[in-house]
Amino acid sequence: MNAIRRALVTGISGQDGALLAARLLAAGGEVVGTHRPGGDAAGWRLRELGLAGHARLRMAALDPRDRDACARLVAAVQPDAVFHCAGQSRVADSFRDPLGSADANGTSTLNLLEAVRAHAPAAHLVLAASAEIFGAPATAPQDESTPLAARTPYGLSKLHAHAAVGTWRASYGLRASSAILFNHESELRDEAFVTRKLSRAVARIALGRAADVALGNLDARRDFGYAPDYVAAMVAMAARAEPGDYVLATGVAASIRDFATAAFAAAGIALDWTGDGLAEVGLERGSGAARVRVDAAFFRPVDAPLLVGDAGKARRDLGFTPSVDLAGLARRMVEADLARERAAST
Ligand SMILES: C[C@H]1O[C@H](OP(=O)(O)OP(=O)(O)OC[C@H]2O[C@@H](n3cnc4c(=O)[nH]c(N)nc43)[C@H](O)[C@@H]2O)[C@@H](O)[C@@H](O)C1=O
Repeated sequence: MNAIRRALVTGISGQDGALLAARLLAAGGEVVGTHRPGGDAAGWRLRELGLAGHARLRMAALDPRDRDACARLVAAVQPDAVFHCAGQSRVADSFRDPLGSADANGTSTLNLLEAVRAHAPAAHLVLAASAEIFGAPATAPQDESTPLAARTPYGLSKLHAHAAVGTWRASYGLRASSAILFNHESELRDEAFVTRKLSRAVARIALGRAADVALGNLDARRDFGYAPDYVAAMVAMAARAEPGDYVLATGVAASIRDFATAAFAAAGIALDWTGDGLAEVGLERGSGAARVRVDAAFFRPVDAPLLVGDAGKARRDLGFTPSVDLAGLARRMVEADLARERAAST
């Protein structure tokens, strides 16, 4: 294991980028974090983590789709690890702009691999890849040997990036690794994703500021882990001399209905799922207190019924251990949103 002295983190204002920065800085390293040109450099996550203005954190504007800009930045920073988290992370949005996802996730990875190859060839690049590269897999749980068969434009863009990492490793001997991340959530998750959408809605409902929440497919089953565990594993990947690909997942599948139940329970609201079809979500029917509505606008043309990972390799090589279960995850997220909501009203 090598200590990471200077890391380049693309997408520092996102959930994973901010959590990576926190971990790397706490270990005594330097971090150069990239943000979108013209965007809020620090961002609310770095502020919530108390990292804005940190002495060992530098910010740099970067559009990773710009090949020359990637080369210039890697040459200037001379990192010993590159964590590539920037990109388009919303599966739902990728159906509306497939080429945008391809550029943001695929092209950007090629640009960074080339920048590292030319200007920092000893650096270890770790890609934030995704379980969406498996598409709608025929077998469960999925591991590093599961066939790659992306079915969404987002999944395809991450498959391109993931395959590029393996290609640069094989073709050029680059230390490049892919973290095949299953859904990983935290208090810092974007509200576009279902867990945070729910935790915020539950907080607002519990405080009487909203009546209900509209969701899409409640039957999809996903493997929801706690994001800080996943970034810790990514740091462990970068610290290893040997590059490789790792599934990061809890191994436990939960439906969106399960997560909703846990999130409402965290605020002391018991959901009563009865009936079938759309009426099924008329919770507490008769009491006039339906909390969850199904809205066709939130369904996707393709939505894998079940994604659940086997992180055995990460457990063995990296000591990866998921630390938070579904109820604990929902509780942390709802408590954070209750605190934010209360603070907003004062
Ligand atoms: C591994 C993967 O993980 C994440 O992508 P995601 O799985 O699409 O995450 P999500 O929270 O948007 O959807 C999870 C499930 O929840 C269903 N769902 C129901 N109702 C709503 C709803 O109202 N909103 C949303 N967003 N989803 C809904 C939706 O149909 C899907 O089945 C990203 O980190 C991504 O970057 C990544 O790589």
